[in-house]
Amino acid sequence: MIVVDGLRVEAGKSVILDGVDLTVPPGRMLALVGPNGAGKTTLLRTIAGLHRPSRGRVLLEDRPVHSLRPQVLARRIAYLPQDTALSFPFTAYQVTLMGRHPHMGRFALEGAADHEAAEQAMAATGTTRLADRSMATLSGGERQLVLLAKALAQDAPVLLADEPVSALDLRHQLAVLQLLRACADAGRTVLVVLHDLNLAARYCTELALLAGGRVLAAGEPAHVLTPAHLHEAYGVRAVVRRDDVTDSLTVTALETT
Ligand SMILES: Nc1ncnc2c1ncn2[C@@H]1O[C@H](COP(=O)(O)OP(=O)(O)OP(=O)(O)O)[C@@H](O)[C@H]1O
Repeated sequence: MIVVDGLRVEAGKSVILDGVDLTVPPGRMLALVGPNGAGKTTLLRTIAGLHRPSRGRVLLEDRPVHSLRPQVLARRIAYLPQDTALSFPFTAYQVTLMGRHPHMGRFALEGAADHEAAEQAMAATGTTRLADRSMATLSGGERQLVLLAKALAQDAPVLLADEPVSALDLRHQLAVLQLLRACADAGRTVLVVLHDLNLAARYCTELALLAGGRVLAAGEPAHVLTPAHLHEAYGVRAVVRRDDVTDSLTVTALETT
């Protein structure tokens, strides 16, 4: 269970998040949506313990994340960052196996269970064929999938993913969201930043719409994705309909306002 309580995050003189409250129980998949610069990445990084709030707190099973030792935190929270452009001098398999480090002793080598977890994570993300390739030679989408494999191999009860489908083709977008949804259905807590509101409405149990560092609306897709909220958050005129085939909400943005 993740509880965000009265969170305020500042960087220099700027207030990036203010008064943010959010509760995500196990078994839920919540999408953080909102315009560029709304504070989605900052919120995810703060939940991951990477930013210190100036006010409020983030609780993980009733304990402030900032009070947890890094290795303990890494066993509880897997964080998949947005920026995958870094070139690692490692193979895809080595990077995936790094997801196991929080489970290993300080000077221990990876054991059979760690290799098995890494292999399973690569199979789940369809990256087994890339195992021996250097990360530096992979396409943006392939890198994104390998970093997801690393996060899955970490086998943490909380999974935070920042725009995990931004570089992916249609099939891989669905595959990754199905995989994240399966993680939630299996009891993990999943928070995912998505720009595609239609995918967010289809795969997530709830949404939180951020704008200007605050939560404008949170809850079921039907509560959050209203023309009025979309106008206020994005400055667009939009229509929201239910899709005949998927039975989920779809947003069509018509024009900027
Ligand atoms: N270290 C920093 N110093 C000053 N401003 C910052 C810092 N980090 C982030 N910001 C600002 O905070 C705001 C929120 O940034 P953040 O990356 O969280 O937004 P986002 O919602 O994830 O955006 P995007 O959809 O474009 O990825 C932005 O205006 C950004 O410029």
